[in-house]
Amino acid sequence: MAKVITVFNQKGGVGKTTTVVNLSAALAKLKKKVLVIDMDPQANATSGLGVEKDREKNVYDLLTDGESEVIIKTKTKNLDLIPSTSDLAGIEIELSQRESWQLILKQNISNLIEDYDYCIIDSPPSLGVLSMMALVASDSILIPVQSEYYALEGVGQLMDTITLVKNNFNPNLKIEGVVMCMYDSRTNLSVQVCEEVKGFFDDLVYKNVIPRNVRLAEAPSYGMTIFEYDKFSKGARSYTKLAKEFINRE
Ligand SMILES: Nc1ncnc2c1ncn2[C@@H]1O[C@H](COP(=O)(O)OP(=O)(O)OP(=O)(O)O)[C@@H](O)[C@H]1O
Ligand SMILES: [Mg+2]
Repeated sequence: MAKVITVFNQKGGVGKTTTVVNLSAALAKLKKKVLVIDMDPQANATSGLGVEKDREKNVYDLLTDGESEVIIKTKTKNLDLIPSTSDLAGIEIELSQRESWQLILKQNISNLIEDYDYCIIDSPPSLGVLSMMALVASDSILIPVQSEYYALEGVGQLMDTITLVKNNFNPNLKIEGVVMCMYDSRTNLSVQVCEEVKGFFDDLVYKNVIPRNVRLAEAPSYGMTIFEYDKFSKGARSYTKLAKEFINRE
């Protein structure tokens, strides 16, 4: 049975999707079987993995009808995807009418994830219905933090959400780890922000940080992971190191 991990931070643009795509690809390269679920109507993880969004069967059908034929293979061996669609944006109203909607994702993936080592969920930058379902379905949450001013803004709210999910639906939800993204070792700011984040999350913060690297920003526009786009880049190396640290922590 796969370990389910949601990559979450309700702040936008901090590196969630970049981490979902490239950490998953790095784990797949290390011979782990990985399923990515794209729970964001922006569908950036879907397109970043080279899959067109709005495919006929997608995460919307999984959530609304329990459709099980939703998994597709990506170009990367050992890495599969449940793609997203912009229709997902309207699902909140539809599902929130249902009883126990919080459990829908957990219930509908339980038979699909058996053969995987990890199921990694990308989430939208909000604390809505989609993120809630993802957290309820998860064993743990991986928090990317951007190495910028206000990095910890909203973390209080994030911790409150984790407590809410634990108290009501998922008592075993853990914080898997905190990853510093877009880190620039040449600036004092990145170093300071990292210290501040360690002050809050202590040794949950991964030792391996993800540097700001233009190749990581370019790869998604070609529908490629960093390993397809430029496997010798700093970005590729950093996600491989993070994947090894991630595996070793367990
Ligand atoms: N390490 C990095 N180096 C350079 N650019 C990066 C890096 N990580 C992410 N980016 C770029 O920063 C932007 C935001 O990253 P990303 O889409 O991963 O964030 P997000 O948290 O998923 O955003 P959203 O909240 O909108 O879903 C993207 O343009 C991405 O290519
Ligand atoms: Mg994203």
